[in-house]
Amino acid sequence: MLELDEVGLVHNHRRTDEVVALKDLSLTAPAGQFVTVIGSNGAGKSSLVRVVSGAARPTSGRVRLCGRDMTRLPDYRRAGLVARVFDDPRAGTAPELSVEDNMALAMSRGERRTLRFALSAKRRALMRERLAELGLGLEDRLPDRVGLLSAGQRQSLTMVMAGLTRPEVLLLDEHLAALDPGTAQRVLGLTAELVRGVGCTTLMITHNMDHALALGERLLVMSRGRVVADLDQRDKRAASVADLVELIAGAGDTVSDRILLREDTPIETTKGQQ
Ligand SMILES: Nc1ncnc2c1ncn2[C@@H]1O[C@H](COP(=O)(O)OP(=O)(O)OP(=O)(O)O)[C@@H](O)[C@H]1O
Repeated sequence: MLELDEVGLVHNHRRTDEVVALKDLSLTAPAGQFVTVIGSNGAGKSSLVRVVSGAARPTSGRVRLCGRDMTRLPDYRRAGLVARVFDDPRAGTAPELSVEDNMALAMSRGERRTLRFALSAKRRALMRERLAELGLGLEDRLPDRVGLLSAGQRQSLTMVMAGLTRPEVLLLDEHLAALDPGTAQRVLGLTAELVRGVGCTTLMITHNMDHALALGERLLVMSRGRVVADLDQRDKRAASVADLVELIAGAGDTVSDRILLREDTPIETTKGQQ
């Protein structure tokens, strides 16, 4: 379970350029819940991800994971519990290391084990199996440097690696933003499978309202550092993109072009339609 208790995040505290990124935000997401998060530019979506991952320390409030207070725990000490996939496909993997070494690091993350331990034959077989499920032929490229892979291949690999760490919480921060529509569709399908397979609590930040409505069982609308609407599965099924636009506009935010210009990215899993 992920719990945020009146979390505040203020940049440039008490300076003339002070910015309140999160304002007394409280949220409880039970274990395994898949939550999508939308909001205009500057609403605080990435800030939410940053305080949960440990990349930013809240100015006030508490962050708890599985009942444990993580508020002051830096990101490297949350590894193994929290996995994050960024919008930049280059951010989740080490380009100079091979596919195999990247995956070995993911497997050993959160465990105090060496790379050599991680590279047992059994683990290598598991790597091949997971990569083969992508249908990209990456299972035959274990020795290749990750820097040689395309953006879509790299983001797919990052997703597989996130699954290997078996995190309690998975944070997806606009992880489809830099991908072309076809690749985004494939990685989106992979997302649904990964979340289902690992059963972790997931926060998925997106500008795509269709994705926000179609995926997950709960949808949060953020504005000015707060959650202004919290839709459960039933509300989500009944809601349309127009309703979400109205919720954002109703909170006094400008609805950005990125939200209005919807890409037609149907949701499809790598094993067939959802
Ligand atoms: N390091 C920082 N210093 C000062 N202000 C910051 C910093 N990081 C974020 N902010 C501000 O905090 C607010 C929330 O930013 P955040 O990145 O969380 O929004 P967002 O909802 O993710 O926006 P977007 O969709 O545009 O990425 C914004 O006003 C932003 O300008």
